[in-house]
Amino acid sequence: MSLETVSTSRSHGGVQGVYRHRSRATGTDMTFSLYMPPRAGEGARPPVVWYLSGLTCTHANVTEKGEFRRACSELGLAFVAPDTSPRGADVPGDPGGAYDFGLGAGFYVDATREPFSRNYRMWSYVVEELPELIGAHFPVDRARQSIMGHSMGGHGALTVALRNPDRYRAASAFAPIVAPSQVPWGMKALGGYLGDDRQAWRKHDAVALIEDGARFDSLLVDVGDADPFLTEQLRPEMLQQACARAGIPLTLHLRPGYDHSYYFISTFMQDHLRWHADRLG
Ligand SMILES: N[C@@H](CCC(=O)N[C@@H](CS)C(=O)NCC(=O)O)C(=O)O
Repeated sequence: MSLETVSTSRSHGGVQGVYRHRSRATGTDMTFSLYMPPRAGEGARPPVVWYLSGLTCTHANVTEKGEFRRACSELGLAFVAPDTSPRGADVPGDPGGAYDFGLGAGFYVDATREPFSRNYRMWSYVVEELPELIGAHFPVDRARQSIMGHSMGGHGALTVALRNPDRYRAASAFAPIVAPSQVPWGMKALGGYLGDDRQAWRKHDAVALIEDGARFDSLLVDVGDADPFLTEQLRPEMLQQACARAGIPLTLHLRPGYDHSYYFISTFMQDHLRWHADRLG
């Protein structure tokens, strides 16, 4: 499991790195960013916060615009941002070149349909391969992990947490897609990657997972009421109803005037990280 350092930069007393490696899950090179807080490695093993990004993003969007480093430095949190899909000349994308499927839009599933099943294995990448790689190369505490994400990555964070409640101590999301089986972005992606069997979609749908019995100790979600995707794609009220029925404590903030962008995310990033730190110990 070798790792190439693309760049490292000191920031808020810690180190912001960007790294590349050959992925066995995707069969491609993958790039991710990792912020290590001050004093990591000097006897201290920081807990890890995973951040899954949304449509069109690479590791770079949150790394450059997420404004997470000051809080991670103060709270002693490592922060990992993976890419959102495999990439490369041989990797198939959306047949029509759309932004919401294929490159930059892996939806955190292991595709079962050709030609996507060869490379689009983002579930295995994020849940298995990358945690192993980071544990092998960096002094982090793998017993203390939590996960967050934005939009498509909010969907990823919620589904990964709901299916692995013993691994992640906290899960939160900015403007998540909560029920992909029922909204256009999700129906296109799950149909394209997993085929027409809607039963197979349920493992990748936070609301369906909760309906099918998945549980998590507490969830935090922020959504802007000026988000252009709110009523067609995000539908946070469906998560609210599912959590209420299942007895899952959900804190849902509808933020007046905020949209879907990193101006919104960066405003509430510190709140989310403090909430994660409280649960990571
Ligand atoms: N029409 C938009 C839709 C995609 C979008 O809003 N992506 C969000 C995540 S779902 C994002 O984070 N974009 C990158 C950025 O704002 O830096 C685009 O093509 O960028």
